[in-house]
This record gives sequence, structure tokens and C-alpha cells, in this order.
Amino acid sequence: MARREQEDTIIRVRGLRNGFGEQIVHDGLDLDVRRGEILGVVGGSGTGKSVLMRSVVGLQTPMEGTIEVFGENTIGREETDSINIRKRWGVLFQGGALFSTLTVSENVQLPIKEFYPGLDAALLQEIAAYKVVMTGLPANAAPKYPSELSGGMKKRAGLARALALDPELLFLDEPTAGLDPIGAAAFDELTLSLQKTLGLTVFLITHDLDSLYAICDRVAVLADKRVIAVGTIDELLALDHPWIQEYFNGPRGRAAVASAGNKPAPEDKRL
Ligand SMILES: Nc1ncnc2c1ncn2[C@@H]1O[C@H](COP(=O)(O)OP(=O)(O)OP(=O)(O)O)[C@@H](O)[C@H]1O
Repeated sequence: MARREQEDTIIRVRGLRNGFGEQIVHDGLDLDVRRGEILGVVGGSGTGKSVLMRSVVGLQTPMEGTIEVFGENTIGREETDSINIRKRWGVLFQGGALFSTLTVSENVQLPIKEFYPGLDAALLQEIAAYKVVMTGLPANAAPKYPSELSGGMKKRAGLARALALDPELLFLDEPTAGLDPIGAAAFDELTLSLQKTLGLTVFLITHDLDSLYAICDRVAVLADKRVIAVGTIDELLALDHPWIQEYFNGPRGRAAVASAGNKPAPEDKRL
């Protein structure tokens, strides 16, 4: 592989096989995620989008295959051994996954404490406060508990935690699920603006067609236990696959196109 191509591939998955008992979820799955892109990952419910993400971040050990992130293998690594790659990514799990007994600020401080134990408490608070505001939350959200936040605020708090270590790579698992359309669009704008200003690469699992049209550079489609296609939405639409056609050209897909047509194109928004 050309050196340039290797450097520009942040995540490289080859021949991935995952399963639970008799159930095979992935078989021969390949995927490349390029530096600086927002890659949308779509597929029917249960096609293994979250399992793929968990495999990439080392939380699920595959039966077969290779996964490299930043050019390093992530499979079967001891936590201490993979610390230098783990601190280069941030993860927002489905539902935000905040610890309910900790404040927003304490939630954001958790990964910092894990990777940099011994940091001064005042400094930790200061970093957390900065991350909270960076995700569009009011500063007074920091001392609140998750139960005191709206759904959209919880997502932002989860994002603040994912950004705690200034990652280069961000994993988002259905970040707009459960948000109203305005809240979802605002979260998309936030993701795009952070990606642009921080130069992030984003692995975005979503069912939200509006998000795909609004912010994704490319989309990977999971079906039949593997990634059956990756490309821009236009490239995917040119393919004659029934699920892809149904998904993007069905009534909801057409509505998303119409809604995207009323907004500036993503290219324009990137200026
Ligand atoms: N820990 C586990 N133990 C057993 N089965 C699991 C486990 N995790 C996932 N699965 C199964 O693997 C399959 C893929 O799950 P996954 O959560 O990745 O799907 P998904 O594509 O993210 O779905 P959704 O869009 O509904 O969130 C499902 O059938 C699920 O039941």
C-alpha cells in the first residue's frame, strides 16, 4: 500500500468476523475510515453497527480479522499496552452512558483522571468546564446531575466527556436518537463544527437520514454481515442494491433530500 494512503487511513478493518454463540454478526467485513472525514455507518437494526464500533475500540474481541487504528493493532491488547492509542479517541456510546451518580463535570473528568492520574483537582475542573461550554451547554450545567438534564443536554454532556482528552478520532453511536428534529439538527451542526475546528475524524453510527445528508462525507452500509458499499450518498444511490434503494429513495430518504435542499450544502457549510 502507498505510504500516503496508509497515513490517510485512520481505521483499517480487514476480514472481520464477529459472533455470539451460533449467531454470526460480521463475516469478512472490510472498512477504511479516512483522516478528517465524517463517515456515516448505516444498516438495518441488528446488522452489527455497534458491535463493529466496539470491536474497533477494543471492547469486543473478534473471532477473526485485523483492525488497525492509527496504524496500530487494537485487537487483544492489554489496557495498559493500548493506552497511547486509546487516549487519541473519544467515544459517545448510545444513550450518552453518563454515570448518574456523578455530576456532568465529574463525568467529563473521568477519562482525564484515568489517563492522567494525579492532575490537580482545580485544573481538572477547569478542563471539564471548558469541554462543557465547548459542546454548547451552559456553564451552570457542569455541577448538575444527568437526571437534571434534558435528553439533548445529556447527549452534549456525553460528547463533552468524549472530547475530554482532545481526541483526533470520535466515535458517535446514534447521537441524535431520541432528539426532536430541531435538537437533532443542532447536534449535527455541533458535530460538524467541532470536526472542522478540531480536525476530527468521525465514525458516526446513525439511523438519521438528515444527519447523513447534512454532515457525512461518506456513508458505509452494513448488510449481509459486511460492509456492502462505501461512498458518497450519490455514489450509493447509483448502486442497484434493494436495501440501499429502499433506504435512500424511500419516503423518508426523499424527505431528507428535500430538507437538505433547503439548507446550505455541506460543502458550503465547510467554508
Ligand atoms: N453482548 C452481546 N451478546 C450477545 N449478542 C449480542 C451482544 N451484542 C450484540 N449482540 C447481537 O449482535 C447483533 C448486532 O448488534 P448491534 O447492537 O451491533 O446492532 P446494531 O446494528 O447496532 O443495531 P441497532 O441499529 O438496533 O442499534 C444483534 O443481533 C445483537 O443482539
